[in-house]
Amino acid sequence: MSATVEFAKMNGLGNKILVVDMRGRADRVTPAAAIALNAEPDTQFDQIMAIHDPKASGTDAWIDILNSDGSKAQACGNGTRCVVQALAAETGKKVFTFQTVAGILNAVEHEDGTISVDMGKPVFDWDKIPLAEEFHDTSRIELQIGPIDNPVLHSPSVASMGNPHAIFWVDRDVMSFDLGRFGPLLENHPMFPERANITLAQVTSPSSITTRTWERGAGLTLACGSAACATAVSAARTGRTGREVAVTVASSPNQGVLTIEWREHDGHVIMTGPAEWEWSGALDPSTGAWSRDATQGAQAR
Ligand SMILES: N[C@H](CCC[C@H](N)C(=O)O)C(=O)O
Repeated sequence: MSATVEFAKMNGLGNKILVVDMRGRADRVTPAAAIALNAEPDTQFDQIMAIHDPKASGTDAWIDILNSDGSKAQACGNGTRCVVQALAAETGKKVFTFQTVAGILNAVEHEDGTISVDMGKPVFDWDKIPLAEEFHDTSRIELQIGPIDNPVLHSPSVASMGNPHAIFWVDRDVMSFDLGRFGPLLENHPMFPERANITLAQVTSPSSITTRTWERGAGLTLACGSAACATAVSAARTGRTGREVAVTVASSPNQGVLTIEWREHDGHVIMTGPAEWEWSGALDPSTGAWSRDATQGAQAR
């Protein structure tokens, strides 16, 4: 088995993604490789999407997702769009079915190049998100940060999109909060035994929301697709918006937008947005040693 595999540096609204081609191999991208890749400026990333051979008939690939700290994630909306774009460019196919630890994902690349991913059904049961304490109503749980009588953030909605999310509703610019300070405290709060992705959300109309996310295992990122989905369903569930919203990701370059529809007839969440290829290279999935393809003009390392 060759030591290296091909990968592409891509992004979804600025969310930094490495799409790694592990097809035809039995090994995995190791946490050590992820940490080594993330330590270098050129390959620094938020998620690795490792494409493996399919395990179930009717699926195109098995996808493993790693965060930049080497931990596993069960879902990554922006990364899934990057995988679709990479495979569509390679095969000419437009419609894909993937399998992850969280289940089956269907996705399609549209004529205009945008990609829709069926992110499945959100889960609201407290023990499945999971939370450490029983809450019958997860649309608003008791949790706050800051002074007891004047909390900075409080009463989040919580949901799982395969991965755990907490959404704090705010009434001013999401960029005006010190999320770099509160994010790690909330991600690791005892309420979340498997940690959580932390989102600030400002509802700007019945069909629009602005978000910013501190990601579990990756920290402050420019965008987070599954958080946009968790935010949209939580907003609809609490009567803040309708079931179809434009989510502006405040931290992404040019304030990118994801369209999220929480479908009435089957309860699935459909996320639509762009993906962008930056450059390609080869890497060793066990150590993270990498090189950039020479045709793109950069030096190999
Ligand atoms: N950036 C991803 C989410 C990563 C979630 C990950 N940080 C986790 O541990 O759940 C997205 O676009 O959905």
